[in-house]
Amino acid sequence: MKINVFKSADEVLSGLAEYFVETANQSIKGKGKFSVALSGGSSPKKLYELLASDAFKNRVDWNHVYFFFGDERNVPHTHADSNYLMAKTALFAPLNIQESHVFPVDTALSPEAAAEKYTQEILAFFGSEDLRFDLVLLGLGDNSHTASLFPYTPVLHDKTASVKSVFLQDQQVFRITLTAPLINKAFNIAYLVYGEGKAIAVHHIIEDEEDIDNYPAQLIIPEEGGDLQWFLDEPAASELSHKSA
Ligand SMILES: O=C1O[C@H](COP(=O)(O)O)[C@@H](O)[C@H](O)[C@H]1O
Repeated sequence: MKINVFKSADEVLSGLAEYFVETANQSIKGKGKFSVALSGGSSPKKLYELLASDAFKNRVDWNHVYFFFGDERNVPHTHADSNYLMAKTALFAPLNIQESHVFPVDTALSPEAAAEKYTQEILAFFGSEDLRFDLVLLGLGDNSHTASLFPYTPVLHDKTASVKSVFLQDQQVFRITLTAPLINKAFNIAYLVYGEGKAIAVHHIIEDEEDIDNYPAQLIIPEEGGDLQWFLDEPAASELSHKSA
């Protein structure tokens, strides 16, 4: 695991954009394509805008990039909470990404059916290749969730590399998420976390004893040969006793 700490949120975003470009170009050079599972929520929007900006847009051959989602809210693709809509607005539309390279979760179905369909789509995409995304981008909630792996939900104990629906009792909503075993197969996993509000969660995940039900992001441990990197700003790293690992 590598922990990259930057002075400001802008510097974290640039650091992760550089890492994205490097990882994408390595994959494209090696096997002609790059598969990435995007994170949702509020933090990554600025990253996607940066990747689509003049500073970065010509540094990757986007014709070889395939986009998936690490998690999705159970809402239509036109809904303000949709992770797909956020990525479409910030990244796919500005870069003119071809529709066949974007794999949204089919939220028109029931959450269970959407999760099963997404599992099948991912399996079909990888075919006979290893079921390993080249990059999974993750965020961290202040309650220590990542993707939609929320505290005390049954999906935390799912051992299959697949996609599952999750019911959040407190919000009375469903979400759809990659399971931890599927995320952990990725060649590269990168967390983007900035802001003081995340500092305690960052400390729990990186430095506390294992307590998966309370701190689900502790489940993210790449399989052999995988790389895990954290991209933090100083406020998010402020509760860490060791700033690098
Ligand atoms: O709900 C979600 O939360 C996490 C963190 O999101 P943020 O809004 O605090 O940046 C995110 O990683 C996940 O994909 C998202 O659906």
